[in-house]
Amino acid sequence: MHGVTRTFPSRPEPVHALRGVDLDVVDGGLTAILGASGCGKTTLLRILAGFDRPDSGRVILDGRTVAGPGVFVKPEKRSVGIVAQEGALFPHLSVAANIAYGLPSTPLTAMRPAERRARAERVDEMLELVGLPGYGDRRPAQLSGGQQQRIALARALAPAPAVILLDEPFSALDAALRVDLREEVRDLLRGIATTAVLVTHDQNEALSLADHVALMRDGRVVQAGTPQEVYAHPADPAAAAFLGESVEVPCTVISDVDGTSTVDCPLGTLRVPSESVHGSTLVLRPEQIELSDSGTHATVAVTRFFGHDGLVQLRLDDGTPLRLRIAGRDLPEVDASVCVRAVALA
Ligand SMILES: Nc1ncnc2c1ncn2[C@@H]1O[C@H](COP(=O)(O)OP(=O)(O)OP(=O)(O)O)[C@@H](O)[C@H]1O
Repeated sequence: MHGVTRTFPSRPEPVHALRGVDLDVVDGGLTAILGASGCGKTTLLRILAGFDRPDSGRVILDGRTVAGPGVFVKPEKRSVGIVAQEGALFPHLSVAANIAYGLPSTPLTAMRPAERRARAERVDEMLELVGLPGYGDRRPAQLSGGQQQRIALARALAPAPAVILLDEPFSALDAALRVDLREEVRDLLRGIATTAVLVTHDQNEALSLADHVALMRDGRVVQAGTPQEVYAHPADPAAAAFLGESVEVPCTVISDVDGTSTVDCPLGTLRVPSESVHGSTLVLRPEQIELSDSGTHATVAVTRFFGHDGLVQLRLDDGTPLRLRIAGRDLPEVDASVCVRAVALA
């Protein structure tokens, strides 16, 4: 999509939900739209699906303009499949009928046996794909939350859409199931090379699932790239903080050559990628700071144990606060005197 804007008339002021969004979705890959609540993710997804119209700009799906000046293609003509937050299956229909719902058909009464057979085969194929063969006769209420989401995915994929839109599809599931199901869905979508767009406010979900992440803020895409790129080279300190834990350290830039800056900061003189310097602030990740035998003196202020690892909050002798991650079994005592250094920078 190019230059897409959408403003909602509202009191006391209109809401500029999208302020000129440019977004390229990777063909055959999974693109995550990541952003805080209210940044415009749902509005963007609704415009992609055709449930809403942009005020200006252009939406191109599979090489065809579906919304733009003088053009508006209805949702059912866009070849788009949608999985909502909570499956939104039809409760009165069987699982099989839910999956078959989006398949093109003649009225049921006029359906020929060959068409009936083809539909039933497609339903079975979809049930197989989402790992629920034999579940066709059940009602949605007889399925767990995770199973319902898999059926919703099967229903969205059944007509072989050009693009599948996933609107926070795992948010209603409990933590363990969420992780399992999202891995499953990623593998499944990769397996059939479907172009997919996932809306989420969960950075772990976006970074672990997507081939491409578009970070939105206040109606704009502020950064887009692979998960590795956006995590390692966030566009600004706010992007860094949203994409994971970040540590901001005051710094003075001494030199800046070929994308590498030399900076003076409380951790010493460091060579760092220039993208990690934002004015007089150096943005690091907690895993780029470690306890060491020598280096900058600090005092342990707070520790948090998370099992597999732990978080240590420190205060350097000059008062600068720092955070680092460490194996849970190695957590130091609060008030301990330690040394820290920065690692794995430029
Ligand atoms: N129909 C509407 N009328 C007025 N304002 C709206 C309408 N739909 C959305 N908005 C506003 O537009 C902004 C963007 O909303 P949107 O739902 O796209 O955000 P979001 O990123 O999906 O948020 P969430 O993660 O909470 O769902 C918000 O300020 C919201 O209040």
